[in-house]
Amino acid sequence: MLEFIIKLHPEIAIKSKSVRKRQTLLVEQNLRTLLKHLPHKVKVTGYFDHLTVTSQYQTTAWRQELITRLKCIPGIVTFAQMQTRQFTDLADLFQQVAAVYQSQIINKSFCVRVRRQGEHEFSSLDAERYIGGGLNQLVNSARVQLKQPDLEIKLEIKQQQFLLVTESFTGMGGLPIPSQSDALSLISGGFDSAVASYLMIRKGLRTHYLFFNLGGAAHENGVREIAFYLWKTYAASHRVKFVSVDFAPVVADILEHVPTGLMGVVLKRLMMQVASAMAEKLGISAVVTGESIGQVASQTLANLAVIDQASPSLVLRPLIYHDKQDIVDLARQIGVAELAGSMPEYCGVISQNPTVNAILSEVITAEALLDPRRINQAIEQAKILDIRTVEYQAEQQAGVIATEAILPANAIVLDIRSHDEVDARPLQLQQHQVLTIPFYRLATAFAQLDQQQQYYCYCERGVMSRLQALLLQEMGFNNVAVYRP
Ligand SMILES: Nc1ncnc2c1ncn2[C@@H]1O[C@H](COP(=O)(O)OP(=O)(O)OP(=O)(O)O)[C@@H](O)[C@H]1O
Repeated sequence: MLEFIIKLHPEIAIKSKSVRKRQTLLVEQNLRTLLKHLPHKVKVTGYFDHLTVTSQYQTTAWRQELITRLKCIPGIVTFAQMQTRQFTDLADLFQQVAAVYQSQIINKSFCVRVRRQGEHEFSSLDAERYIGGGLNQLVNSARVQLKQPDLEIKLEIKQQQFLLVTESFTGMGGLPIPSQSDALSLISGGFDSAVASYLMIRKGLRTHYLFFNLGGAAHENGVREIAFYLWKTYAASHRVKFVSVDFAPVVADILEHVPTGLMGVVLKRLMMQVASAMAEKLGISAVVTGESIGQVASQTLANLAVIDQASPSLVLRPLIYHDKQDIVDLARQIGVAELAGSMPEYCGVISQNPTVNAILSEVITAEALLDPRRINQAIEQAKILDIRTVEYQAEQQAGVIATEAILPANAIVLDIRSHDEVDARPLQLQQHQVLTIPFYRLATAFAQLDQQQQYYCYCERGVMSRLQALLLQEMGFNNVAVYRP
């Protein structure tokens, strides 16, 4: 049997008894929802301050699958795999514990804690001393320390059985969804808004997505992929919305009427205005952005203050003091870096020579030159989708890109993965030529290739290759498709 013990975040542990109970219950319900549709049965049992997850099915792949899932659930700080074993006497117990822990206590302080039920020839203290002393002798660099050791070895002995922690894991931390209310995250396809959305999910907010389309089908497809991935991986216990707003007419109006330096601030204010209206319509309490002080020239306190005034809703900016490198590292860790890194910059014109010190009265004067009907239209015509349909629809839209599992003769494959990935898992084909062009160079490098040939983009998940093929198609190249072996 596979058995995991789940510990909740310390933030939960310090809350009052009733809050603690509610949040433990939330994690329990979320685990049930998330583990229900897996191929093998999983049992979730709730206790006051911890939970257990057990499964009768037991293979290495299944164990790994459960571990991967448990690492992505908000509110779980640590979890550990347990094993129930039989033992004959203290010496046997020691041998079994040593087999698991000998390598883990090298250069560490440790202690052994025993809880015992039933008739034995030894007390709990005897067992702690015997096993602790034995391990101390066995591993020279380890030392026993009763207060705050690096590692606690916990044993629960019941008659001739004992329960042993065999491996501990770090979970996602944070709070369970939905221990806070809902938020509407403005997601652009870049690193920042993806990471901001993740941090809100981690804080227990049911996070919906709002996207302003400025760059056509390819832009929307890429953003849908990112939003869907974030939801599916970290928040699938609750359904959320993906709202898509066509902002091209508003941008056209801004480009025509607003002074260049103010364009960025005006665009953000109009986004905020629409976001607040959508949040109100959907009963959502806050909007979230990926803005961070000084991240781009226009993200100054003066500009952010002017932007805020356009929003009656609470605006949350979880990245406000983060450095770019921290954001990129986190994006990598949560699995969105590749996708976000492959999105081109849309609407660059808007960010040219932006003002760093917007003055509200000037901004309002500039906005008066815009046609208010375009904003109303954008709100009225917003597409409000159930996130579960978003990836499917993205695939449908990307259906214009041919995807082949078996390549035609003479096809050339473009391996668009990063150099690290290519080195780690090279793509070797017997019959076809493979060119390695990382995705971030593809848009410029493709035009230099022989345009009489047919090209097939390749990446591991098939997501980036589809996105890149679509982008090339929008640039006017029709000799490109996707290779998905
Ligand atoms: N097209 C868009 N749709 C939805 N939200 C957007 C869009 N463009 C910008 N935003 C929101 O505004 C924030 C700031 O955007 P901006 O482009 O100025 O900075 P950024 O640091 O490049 O953000 P990102 O990396 O998220 O694209 C984004 O993090 C996002 O929350």
